[in-house]
Order: sequence, then C-alpha cells, then structure tokens
Amino acid sequence: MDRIRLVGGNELRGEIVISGAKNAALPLMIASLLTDEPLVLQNVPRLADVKQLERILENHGVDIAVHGRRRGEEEGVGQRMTFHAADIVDTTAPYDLVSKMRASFWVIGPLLAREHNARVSLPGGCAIGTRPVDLFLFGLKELGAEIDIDEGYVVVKAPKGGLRGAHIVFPKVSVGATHTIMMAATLAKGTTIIENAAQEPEITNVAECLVAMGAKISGIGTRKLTIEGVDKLHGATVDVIPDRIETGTFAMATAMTGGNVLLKGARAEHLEAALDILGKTGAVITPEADGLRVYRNGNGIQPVDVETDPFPGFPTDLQAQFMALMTMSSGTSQIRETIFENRYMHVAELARFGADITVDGQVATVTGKSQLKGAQVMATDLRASVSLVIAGLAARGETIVNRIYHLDRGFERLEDKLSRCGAEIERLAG
Ligand SMILES: CC(=O)N[C@H]1[C@@H](OP(=O)(O)OP(=O)(O)OC[C@H]2O[C@@H](n3ccc(=O)[nH]c3=O)[C@H](O)[C@@H]2O)O[C@H](CO)[C@@H](O)[C@@H]1O
Ligand SMILES: C=C(OP(=O)(O)O)C(=O)O
Repeated sequence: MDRIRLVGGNELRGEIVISGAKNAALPLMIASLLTDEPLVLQNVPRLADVKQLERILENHGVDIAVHGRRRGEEEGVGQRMTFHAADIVDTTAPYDLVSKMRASFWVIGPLLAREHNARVSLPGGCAIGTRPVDLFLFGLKELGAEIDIDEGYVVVKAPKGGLRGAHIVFPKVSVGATHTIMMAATLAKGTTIIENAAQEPEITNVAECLVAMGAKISGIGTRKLTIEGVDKLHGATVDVIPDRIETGTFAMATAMTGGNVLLKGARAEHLEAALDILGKTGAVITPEADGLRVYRNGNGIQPVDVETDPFPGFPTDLQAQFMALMTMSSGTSQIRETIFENRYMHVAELARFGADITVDGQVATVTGKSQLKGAQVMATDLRASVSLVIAGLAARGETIVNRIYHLDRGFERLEDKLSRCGAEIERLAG
C-alpha cells in the first residue's frame, strides 16, 4: 500500500492549479444516463472515484471516451470526456461496484426516470457516519415509484407512463438526495417542486448541465427548485467547476506553513464562509484575475470557533483540515460537526503530532500548540487524510502518512502540486 513521506517546515510558495471538483464531476457523469445523446464534460479530475464511476456507468452501457489535449491547452488541465448512454443495457448497479463509493447510489434517479426501473445496491455506511438513504427513497416514492428492498438492493419501479411530478419537502438537507431527485424529475410527467433542497455549488453545476441538456429548472442555487418534466433530454458540453474543497485545503495549508500561494482557478463565491473564517484566523485571501492569493498576515494563527453546516455554511469536507490549522493557533477553539456523526477520526491521528484535542459529542475542543512534531499516521477517510498531510507540512521533522488510497479518491496530483510549491513530499510505493 502506498504511503506519503514528507518533511515539514518549508513555506509554500508558488501557484497551484485547482482541479475540477470531484463532487460535481461524479453527479455530472451520472447525468449522462438521462439521454441517448453524448454528454461532454470538460475539466474532469483524474481521481480514483472518477475511475470507479466510469466502471459503474460502463456496466449500464455507457460508452466513455477521454479526449486528447487541444492546441493552446496547458499540460495537466482536467480531462475532456464524452459519456454516451445510447442504450442502457443493464439497470442493475451491483454491490461490488456501488459499495466502494457512495455517490454511485445516485444512478438510481436517472435509471428510474429513463428506463422506469432500477436495482441498485444499498451503499452502506462508511467511516464518517451511517449515511442512510431514507431521503432518497422518500423523494422517489413521492415521484410515484414503487420501492422494495431485496437482498441488500433497492428495487424501484416507476408507475405506468413513468414518474410523476410532485411537491417534495425534504425534512433534512441532503446533497445526494437533491441531485438524485432533481435528475429524476427532469423526465417526470408534470412539475416537481423540491423544498429544502441542497444549494451547494455542485448542485448548481449539475442543474445548469441539465438545463443545457434541455431540462426546465428554475430556482437554481436556492432552497426551492422547480422542475418541469420534459419527454427527452439531449447532449451538451459542460465544464466541471473548480474544487472548492481542494481550494480550502491548500488555503489552510498555506496558512499553516506560511508562504504565499496563488490558487489558480479558485472561485471565492464557492467558499465564502470558509474564507471568512480563514481571514479571522490570520490568513489574507485576495482575489486576483486568475484565482485567489493566500498568505499569512504575520500575526500568528488566531483561534476561531466553527460549526459545519450545509452550503452556504462552513463545509464539513473542510472540518478536518481546519482542525489541523487550529492545532497551531495561539489559543483554544471549538469545532462543532453537525453533518456527520462520526467525522472525528482524524483527532486520534492529529494527536500523534502532539496536538491537544478533546471531543465531547459533536464538539471538538482544540488547544493550540506553537509547534507540531512529525509522526507516523494513518489516513482514515478522504478529508481526514489530507488534514494529516497538511499537519505534516507544518510539523518539525518527518511524517509518514499510511493508507493514502483515500487521498487518491479526491485529490489530484497532491504531492506534485505541493512539491512544486516547495514542500518536501514524496509517494513511497508498495
Ligand atoms: C460525492 C459528494 O458530493 N459527497 C458529499 C455529499 O455527500 P452526501 O450527499 O452523501 O451527503 P448528504 O448531504 O446526503 O448528507 C448530509 C446528512 O444527511 C444524512 N442523510 C442523507 C441522506 C439520507 O437519505 N438520509 C440522511 O439522513 C447524512 O447521513 C448526513 O448526516 O455531501 C456531504 C455534505 O456536504 C459531503 O460531505 C460529501 O463530500
Ligand atoms: C465524504 C466525501 O465523499 P463521499 O460522499 O463520496 O464519501 C468527501 O468528498 O469528503
């Protein structure tokens, strides 16, 4: 199993090109199931999760092509890919494919809408929480689907004539359920209203893609989406938005190590809450023509309290990285995780660097230390893993991060991007 070795202490200086967002690319790829025409996606990141979803889509009959570099295009830019679901040959998403990645469950919406049936393995829980699918089932039922759970599979059938528009009020905000019901509703008969919808930038990216494919959606970017069903969607060409979690992660890494980094392509409007909090900790973040520049204001890292919330709040996917930053603050801060019940697995690993963190229910109390020390640590989930990498960058001495396959799910060329900015970091194979 690959590991990362890094030696902390170097400031980060230079430019980092922000990749396409994993959490937008995955549902955009799934949207290709809604039409028999090709969907072209630009700026798709090279990630393990993208590869895994390619396998799942291919099993449904989607032809996938990766296109070459175009004239004038810089090396290393995101992939241009075509997804063509001319004929859906199989509406089953099997356990061995779905269990590896939660977002693959979302194929249930488009398959049901277009083929009027689907059989999709339950995704199960994962390290950060139990992550049930009750909101998906509630939404699909409201659209008229018949639902059965059979041998670990969710078996769904549309009523005669296909799904019917409905007024759906989600009792809780869910990114995945919003993506899934929004996609399904594009091909339903009549109008669907989704209230308490997630309004993450990735939802907007997908909604705009669906509109480019011929869907009729209003209220995009708000808590209330209105979708007027159409008979058919067509092909389109759509850009994957830059990854706001990668942006926030590198901004926090720069705040921890010192230095000055331009995050190329980063969009401030996608992470205002996080940038606001980062500013309070002592980071200076200034918009430039081609991205966001980050450096420290010279007064040390200030402790700041944070609560994770659905967008536009502070993202749970930056909570572990923010905790790493707070371990170096000049005082005590409190972090409240409100989205996932078990997203504190990095606490024990951060303690190996000498961090002082206690957890009581949803709340972690972090007492800052002036200096972390390098350590052997174990990655437990995607964002926890990167919090260990950035802690290692700021720590004195050598750090080894084990089980980095989690990192490859969601961070493209992490070692390369960081080493180009002066970090001493390498991947150890085997
Ligand atoms: C691929 C992707 O985009 N993943 C993101 C997505 O995950 P995901 O879409 O899985 O997260 P949700 O927004 O659905 O989850 C939010 C909360 O709702 C709960 N819930 C969800 C569905 C359901 O049917 N019942 C239920 O109780 C979850 O357990 C969790 O406590 O949004 C999360 C919250 O921003 C991010 O951390 C993930 O990175
Ligand atoms: C939790 C995450 O991903 P997923 O929903 O795919 O598990 C994440 O991206 O941090």
